[in-house]
Amino acid sequence: MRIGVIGGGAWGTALAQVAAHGGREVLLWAREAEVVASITDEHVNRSFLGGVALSPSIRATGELGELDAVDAFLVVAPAQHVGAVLAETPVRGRPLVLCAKGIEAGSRRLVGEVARAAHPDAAVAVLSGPTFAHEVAQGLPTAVTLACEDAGLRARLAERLASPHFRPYASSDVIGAEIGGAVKNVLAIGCGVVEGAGLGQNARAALIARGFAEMTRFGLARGARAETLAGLSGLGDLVLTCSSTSSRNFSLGVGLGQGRAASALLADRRTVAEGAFTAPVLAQAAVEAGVDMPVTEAVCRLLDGAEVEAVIGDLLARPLRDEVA
Ligand SMILES: NC(=O)C1=CN([C@@H]2O[C@H](COP(=O)(O)OP(=O)(O)OC[C@H]3O[C@@H](n4cnc5c(N)ncnc54)[C@H](O)[C@@H]3O)[C@@H](O)[C@H]2O)C=CC1
Ligand SMILES: O=C(CO)COP(=O)(O)O
Repeated sequence: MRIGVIGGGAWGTALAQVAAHGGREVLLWAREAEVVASITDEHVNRSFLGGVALSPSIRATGELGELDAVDAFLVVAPAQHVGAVLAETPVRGRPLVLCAKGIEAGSRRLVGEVARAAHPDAAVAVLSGPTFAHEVAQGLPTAVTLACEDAGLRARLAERLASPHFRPYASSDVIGAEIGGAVKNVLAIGCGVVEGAGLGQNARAALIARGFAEMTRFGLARGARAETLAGLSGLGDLVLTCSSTSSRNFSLGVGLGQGRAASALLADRRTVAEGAFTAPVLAQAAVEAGVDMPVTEAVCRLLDGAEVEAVIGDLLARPLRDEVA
């Protein structure tokens, strides 16, 4: 199975490295000419994944049309751009493995819905889990959820992507895998705020647990399975992203917790913090689904510039309730 990777950011590059395991050829499309040049000439991606020597069997291109030669696509553009990029890709019914984590602003569609609308004849799979790109690219041990409704296809994809360091666990719960990855980015911003404002480890653990309750309520309302939300792509990724400044979402939250404005923090970076785009859309989707998501609402207020002390105070002053509702 020849793999094409759509997106030359940190995660697309790391996944190209995974797919190139054993010297297999991989074609990676990158939007930036300097990324194409750096991978082609030096086998590195200086712009988004510096310091990692890439397999020479990864070939880079700036032309989406060249992807016509592959058998399956790993779709690794940021969630807000997946629709536009897929509209230009010659998919022609070949499988789309979605690796972005987010919800499209405006339409409030999960990435799977975006992909199905663009290419109704292509099978859709979701690859998601606790996966910092720089660790994966260095070959450190990693496990992911690989969700696809077609059992034969998910087995073929899992076999094609597995390596001694990269272990996909198969699942049929596509929506569950998507929701875990999208929601955890928002919660990671909240955990970063806790860190940045010096609110302590107890508060961070409480936010992870209550955030997971929110993820579960929202996921179940949208048809996800509880086991998926408690697995690699849900709780696993939530714990990773809420614990480390390697996370762009957590780091954004640290800055907010230190009193800096979201607009200034986002203007400073070239890399994507998906939670900043997903938070307001998720809050709206939660209202539509009749699901209470107070941590997500708090993150939205913080992104909009509210004072940390006021937002945390309001969260703690909510009426007392049962832990399991
Ligand atoms: N970096 C990581 O460790 C992981 C990232 N992801 C997800 O992968 C997705 C991609 O993230 P990264 O590779 O980390 O990106 P990145 O932050 O390393 O790089 C930004 C990417 O956005 C692309 N981009 C910017 N404007 C664009 C536009 N108008 N159209 C198309 N592409 C555009 C750039 O070409 C670049 O590929 C995100 O949804 C992220 O949540 C998932 C797992 C791990
Ligand atoms: O999704 C990720 C790890 O699984 C990467 O998290 P950030 O996007 O917050 O860096």
